[in-house]
Amino acid sequence: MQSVSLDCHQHMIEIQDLSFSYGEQKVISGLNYTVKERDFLGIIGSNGAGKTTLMKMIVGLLPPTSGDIKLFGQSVRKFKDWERIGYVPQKNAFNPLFPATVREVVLSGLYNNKNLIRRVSKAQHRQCEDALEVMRIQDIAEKRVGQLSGGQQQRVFLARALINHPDLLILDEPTVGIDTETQAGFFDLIFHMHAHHHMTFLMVSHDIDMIKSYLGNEPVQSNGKINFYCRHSHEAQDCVVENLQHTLT
Ligand SMILES: Nc1ncnc2c1ncn2[C@@H]1O[C@H](COP(=O)(O)OP(=O)(O)OP(=O)(O)O)[C@@H](O)[C@H]1O
Repeated sequence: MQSVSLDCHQHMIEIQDLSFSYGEQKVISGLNYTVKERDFLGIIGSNGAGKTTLMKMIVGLLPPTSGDIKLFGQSVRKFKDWERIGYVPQKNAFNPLFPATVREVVLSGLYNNKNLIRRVSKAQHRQCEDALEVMRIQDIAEKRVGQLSGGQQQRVFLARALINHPDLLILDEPTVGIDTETQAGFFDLIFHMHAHHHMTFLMVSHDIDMIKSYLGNEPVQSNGKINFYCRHSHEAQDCVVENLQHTLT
């Protein structure tokens, strides 16, 4: 019997003594936090607290002024494996005249510098169908994205972020500008994915009630401006069972 030790609480993001300034304006100061595999981290804070700045540093769009962020154990300054991370930025919206279809936009999530000019393979078309299905937008796959509602467009952005099967999905205020009913459906979907698809989530939101309903009433950390709420998708017990099964097979 081969015994394999699995760390099912792998560190996905390590924020280490992180600070950021725009010129003279210090926005983030000495922040520390570790996001583990299958956590759902909800981030709540007032306007201007630095939430979007933090998200941009995590996805490599802004360099930290000091300190570091590690992604899957590697400094963001050297990190290259961006396919492992899906990112839906704040204030997404397509121009009504944007000519691409839903399917084309979702497929564009596959492109990076390496495969920009490659043909889309059969397997990648299947990945696209999966992403459309998970977001329940197969029926509108041939529609032009610019002509969809805000809620439908948001699902398209999510499907685009999901097509590479990311280990980590980062969402910055994903429901801004969407009506209450659609928002509720959207959160249901996200929370369902967290519980059943073994993914790790980071979500900035102003919807404190929704965050608390899923992640609990008390923040796990607060620096007075930014509050972190967190829930792990499985109890430690599941981790033990998985390790045991792995050992036995
Ligand atoms: N490109 C920039 N140049 C200069 N200052 C900026 C820039 N982007 C943001 N800021 C400032 O940094 C602070 C933090 O902004 P950030 O967008 O990170 O806050 P936030 O918590 O996401 O706010 P909101 O909830 O309103 O989206 C704000 O005071 C903002 O004015």
